[in-house]
Amino acid sequence: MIDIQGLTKRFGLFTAVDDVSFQVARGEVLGFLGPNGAGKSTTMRMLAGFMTPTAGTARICGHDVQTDSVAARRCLGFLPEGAPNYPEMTVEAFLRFVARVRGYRGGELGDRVARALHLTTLEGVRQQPIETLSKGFKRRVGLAQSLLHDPPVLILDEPTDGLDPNQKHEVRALIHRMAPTKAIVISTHILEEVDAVCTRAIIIAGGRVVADDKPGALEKLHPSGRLEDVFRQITQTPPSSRIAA
Ligand SMILES: Nc1ncnc2c1ncn2[C@@H]1O[C@H](COP(=O)(O)OP(=O)(O)OP(=O)(O)O)[C@@H](O)[C@H]1O
Repeated sequence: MIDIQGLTKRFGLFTAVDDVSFQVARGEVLGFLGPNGAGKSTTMRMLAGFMTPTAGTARICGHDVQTDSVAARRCLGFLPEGAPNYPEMTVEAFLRFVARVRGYRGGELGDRVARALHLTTLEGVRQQPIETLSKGFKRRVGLAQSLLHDPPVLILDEPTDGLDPNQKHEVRALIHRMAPTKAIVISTHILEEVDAVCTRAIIIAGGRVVADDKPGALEKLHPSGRLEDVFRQITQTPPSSRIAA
């Protein structure tokens, strides 16, 4: 469902993402971990077709995100970092706008918006302008737009960032429910989230993949059996300099 080969992004002499390759199958929830600046968001943006890679390819359901971008985006729901655009729109107006862009009309458009509002528990704020919402609610509006078309592939950049413990629990439960029929990638700094929802985890450091395995197998890489210790051990020694000579 997701196939990345040799994905690389350079900003001038700086290599943000360095020859990253991996595949994600239906039913997998891949946790994408790494320290600040490791290259997670840049990889996800390239995977979602929002940023052009310097080298390498990304395919969603067999469609190249650069050369067959419309078909790839049809199969993809993407939650970028931060709050949704169009802050002056109400939650419902924003979701109706996204649904129209996705090609829905009439009753089906209304049904799609109602379902997304329900899945993300946003019915109570549907008439509120997005800019007046708290951080956690804005995050859920972003999540709602990514789910509107019930895509087979979800790329979620820190989906639980800013959510209170109850909402974190609900979003994790939602991801868990959707998992069997989709391929899902989530980036997170919350390592307990990996055990809670991920079937597999990739650790990226210095723009490179430094570990890729099931959470239980990764935990065995440190005598303590704690993912936090594995993460620190692996990511505190970056593989190489990211600045070209
Ligand atoms: N447009 C850009 N121009 C120059 N450098 C950039 C640009 N976008 C990202 N970078 C750099 O690329 C590196 C990777 O950034 P990225 O946002 O992908 O990291 P991240 O792993 O998502 O970090 P965080 O966990 O802090 O969100 C960082 O050093 C960042 O400053």
